[in-house]
Amino acid sequence: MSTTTQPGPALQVEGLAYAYPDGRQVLYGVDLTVARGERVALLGPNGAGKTTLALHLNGILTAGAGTVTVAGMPVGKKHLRDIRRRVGIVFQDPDDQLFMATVRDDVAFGPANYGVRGEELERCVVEALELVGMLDAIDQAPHHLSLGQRRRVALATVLAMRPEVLVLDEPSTFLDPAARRELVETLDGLDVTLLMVTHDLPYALQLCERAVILSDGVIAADGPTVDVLTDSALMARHRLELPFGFDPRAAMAARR
Ligand SMILES: Nc1ncnc2c1ncn2[C@@H]1O[C@H](COP(=O)(O)OP(=O)(O)OP(=O)(O)O)[C@@H](O)[C@H]1O
Repeated sequence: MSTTTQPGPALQVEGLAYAYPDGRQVLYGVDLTVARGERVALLGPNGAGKTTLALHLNGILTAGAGTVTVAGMPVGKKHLRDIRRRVGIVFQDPDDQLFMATVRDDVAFGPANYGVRGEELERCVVEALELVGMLDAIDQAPHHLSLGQRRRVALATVLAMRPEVLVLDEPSTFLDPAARRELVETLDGLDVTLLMVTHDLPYALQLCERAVILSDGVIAADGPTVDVLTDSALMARHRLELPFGFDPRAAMAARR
């Protein structure tokens, strides 16, 4: 699956506008650059266009206007296969990602599609399931797992591709406290660029040094996560609320 690394930032979005086929305009000119290895939280109220933006990053949706570039390659037909290998998206609903009879087959599907076979394929599957703590479920049917377990397997299907950019849509939802902590440890151990769509602001602070607010289809703020979360006027303007009693600066200090 190896490909040569291209120059340029991991992700570059310039003037991205998009309307769904029913005419609903959702993105109005988004500019966003993410450097290699950066971890960025994408915040914003319901309906702001966060998922819509994420779906442009590996060509599931095609820009109405503007450009999206991954590792120097424009997202479009010409580079789609390479881009889909490099950018892994984990959807909000794991059932959008799991459709095979066993966990093994689901996790093997992506790498097999890129020509990985035999022992190397088994190694990819085992490593990815180990990373998410689901190796014991390798022979189970995905639909027999709990929602939180299916989310972990869905992440494994993407990790098995060894992506350079990982896009996670609401990764902490439905995870129990131990699984939330383990996901942080897993992501900490990966050499990836991370874009995480989330409403879980403490989790965003824990994982991402930078936060971007998308509101009404435009970028409304972009800066260190701790600064964004402590700007109460900015937060209120974009319907973002910290859990009662949560102090981002104290949480940061406690981690040091
Ligand atoms: N297939 C579609 N056709 C038409 N409109 C859509 C479609 N998918 C999403 N939308 C609309 O696009 C807007 C943005 O949706 P999107 O899911 O990108 O927002 P979001 O910021 O991710 O929201 P949330 O925080 O609720 O997940 C919403 O108003 C939604 O109704």
